[in-house]
Amino acid sequence: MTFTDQLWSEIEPIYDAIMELPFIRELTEGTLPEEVFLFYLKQDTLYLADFSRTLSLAGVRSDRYDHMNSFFQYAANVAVVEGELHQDYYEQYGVEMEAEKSPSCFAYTNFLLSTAATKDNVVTIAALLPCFWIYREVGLEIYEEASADNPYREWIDTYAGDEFNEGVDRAITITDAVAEQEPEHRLGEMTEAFVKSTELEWMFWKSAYEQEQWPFEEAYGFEE
Ligand SMILES: Cc1ncc(CO)c(N)n1
Repeated sequence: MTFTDQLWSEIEPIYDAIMELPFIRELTEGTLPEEVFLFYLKQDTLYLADFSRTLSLAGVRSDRYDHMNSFFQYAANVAVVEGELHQDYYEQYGVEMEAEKSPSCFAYTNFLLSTAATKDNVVTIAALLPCFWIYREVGLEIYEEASADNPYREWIDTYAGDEFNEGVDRAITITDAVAEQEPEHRLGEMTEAFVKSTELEWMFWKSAYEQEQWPFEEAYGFEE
């Protein structure tokens, strides 16, 4: 059993909970309200900028050229490929991308960036892995079930596609390679980071479905 097999077995209950979320069910059925999808998309645009920054930091701190190369490629791809996917949707719906991070988006991006700022690089690599791996598994399961005319086809095809899939395989290989050099206590830290990011993936979808807001307006009548 590889280290990453072990990581996946740790998060299976969380993964199952993700697949049960109304956001995922309705995305699969194509019944997810457009407004909810757009809320998600805007939060995801904000998320991807910091995801890309964290990937760059993991590249800077890698001590193998092939790992550096992969992380820099990911960082660039996230900014370009997924950025285009989002742009297509904004054009299709005729909306502008303007939003501030929701509390859950804020928690997730700050977790990634603070991990990169203060922890060993292998811990950052483990924190980044669910961002790839969860999306592939979710993408593939949705792809199996979704109909051809699902309005979110482009999104589904991106994450169930070969290019994304190859990137995920590489991220898994890198994680196993770096884990091999690490002592037991660091593997524990890596596992903790992997689980935390997976929980934050769950929260991200849940919070999008609920169109989560900061609680200040109800607390003291603050108007945006
Ligand atoms: C929140 C989140 N995690 C992972 C991905 C995959 O890149 C994404 N687009 N958004």
